[in-house]
Amino acid sequence: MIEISVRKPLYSAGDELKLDVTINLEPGQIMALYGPSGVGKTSLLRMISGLMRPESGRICINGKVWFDSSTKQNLKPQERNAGFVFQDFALFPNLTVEGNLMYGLPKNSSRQMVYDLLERFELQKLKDRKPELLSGGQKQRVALARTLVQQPELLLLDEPLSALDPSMRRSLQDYIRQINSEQQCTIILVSHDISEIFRTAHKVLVLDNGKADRYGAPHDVFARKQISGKFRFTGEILGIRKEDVIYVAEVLIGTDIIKVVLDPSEITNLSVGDKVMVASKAFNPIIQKLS
Ligand SMILES: Nc1ncnc2c1ncn2[C@@H]1O[C@H](COP(=O)(O)OP(=O)(O)OP(=O)(O)O)[C@@H](O)[C@H]1O
Repeated sequence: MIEISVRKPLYSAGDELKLDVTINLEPGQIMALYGPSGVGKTSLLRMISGLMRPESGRICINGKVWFDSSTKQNLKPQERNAGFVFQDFALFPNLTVEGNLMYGLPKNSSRQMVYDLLERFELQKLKDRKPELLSGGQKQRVALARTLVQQPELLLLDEPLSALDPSMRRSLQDYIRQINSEQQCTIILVSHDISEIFRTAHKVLVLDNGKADRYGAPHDVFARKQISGKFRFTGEILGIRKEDVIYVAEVLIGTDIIKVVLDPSEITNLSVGDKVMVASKAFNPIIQKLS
């Protein structure tokens, strides 16, 4: 189990901000951290990785205690089997792209993994470049690949795909899911993108002012189960599923996911990723594909 319970007062621009979070996560799951700017998401990752010391609490990863304020245990970052992708990438400036990846390779591991990741992240042509000659999105891919090379048991990703274009973003979202199922590593990722959370995460923790506001499967946390009144919005289809005898589309509208019951005849015309308009007509939602 991944058992994290930490407390620490943080500096804040406004009211007092006291981070006080407890997470119990099955190993091998992907959990997203979601919430407005400044609520403590990065600080929480830094505490788990050992870069920031909690005032009190306990961090126990798969039976090994990384931090325990009551027994004064506090493993150094390099003693924690965690990989961390920072918001500012933190690449080694004097090493090439390939050098950055090779640096993270555990002793006695095959270099083939580095070559596979260079290919998967479309970095082969950039492998001899130094970080200063890379774009933000390219640096972000190198940072993520370098962390995956380390094959950590816990992967901490701070908005790992924010600088990427939509198609690369989607491809790497799939890859994060694939790595997670192949390596069975647990992943905690910060994301502001609900569709990304929906596609990648098993669980989501919504942080608000340092505390857990909501926790559960993305579908349960974000879905608005009741719709009433007149409305007309555009959105994106995240999923279509059969529930008993009816079909239900899950549509992302702004930051909300709503459910719309579909007529079987509408399904053939709709697929995941379609931009749609959702409207109420005498309180019955109808859905239309946008060209
Ligand atoms: N070492 C520290 N000690 C105390 N407070 C800190 C420390 N480092 C950062 N803070 C404060 O913690 C607060 C939360 O910052 P944090 O970066 O964790 O938020 P966040 O939710 O990740 O925001 P964003 O989404 O903008 O990245 C900020 O007000 C920041 O000033």
